[in-house]
Amino acid sequence: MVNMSTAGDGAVLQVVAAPAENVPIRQRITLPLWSSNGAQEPHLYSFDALCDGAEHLAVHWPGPEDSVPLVRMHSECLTGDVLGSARCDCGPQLNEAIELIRAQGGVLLYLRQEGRGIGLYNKIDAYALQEQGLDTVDANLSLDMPVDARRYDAAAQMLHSLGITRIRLLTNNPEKIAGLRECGIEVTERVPTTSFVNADNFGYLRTKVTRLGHQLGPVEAQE
Ligand SMILES: Nc1nc2c(ncn2[C@@H]2O[C@H](COP(=O)(O)OP(=O)(O)OP(=O)(O)O)[C@@H](O)[C@H]2O)c(=O)[nH]1
Ligand SMILES: [Zn+2]
Repeated sequence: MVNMSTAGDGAVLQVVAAPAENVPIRQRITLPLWSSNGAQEPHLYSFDALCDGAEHLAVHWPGPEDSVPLVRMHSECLTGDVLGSARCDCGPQLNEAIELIRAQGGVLLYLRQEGRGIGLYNKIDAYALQEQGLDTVDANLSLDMPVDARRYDAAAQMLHSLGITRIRLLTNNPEKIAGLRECGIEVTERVPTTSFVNADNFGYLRTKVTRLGHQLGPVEAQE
């Protein structure tokens, strides 16, 4: 969106982020989970024509009418989410998010942004460079990739489509909050995720704090 405003005697062009609009919901199904144990089963949503063209998913556990829904925007990490890799904290963060959202009501947005948006094979290339001593930031830069290629406008579209514009966000990454707010989502509270530290991901988590501005609790080396 481009706004024209005048300052002094000249016209000033101001580029502001457009509030994300809703898109059509393509399908809504109920998803029984192995871990549900008789608890409420969530609804799984797909969407038509999200602005970044990706096939993101929303998983919704309805909560009390008067509560602000808890939302997790989880960036895809096949190695962590599926294989249980200990090089990062994604797997336990995803499990924690599902438990909390199921208990409190809210939405898991599973965003297809593997490798902070550079893709799976590029992430594995970056891992190989990290085995040679580069940190997660310099590894991306050595591959001529952006440090973080993610955007959150499609996530905002999904929330708008579900009629949810006021949320509590489960994250340690301030950029996610800023990205949603630019697209018209009111984030009333940041809910921190647990710091899942181990011997293999210690350096990665420390770099997230020192170079990427993430707000983790103390990252202590683990034996
Ligand atoms: N390029 C790259 N991506 C990585 C690396 N390790 C994890 N990822 C990806 O990073 C994404 C998760 O980002 P993180 O920086 O761990 O956390 P975040 O999502 O920004 O923040 P939180 O909401 O606090 O979890 C996932 O898409 C992972 O696949 C790495 O070394 N290099
Ligand atoms: Zn991961």
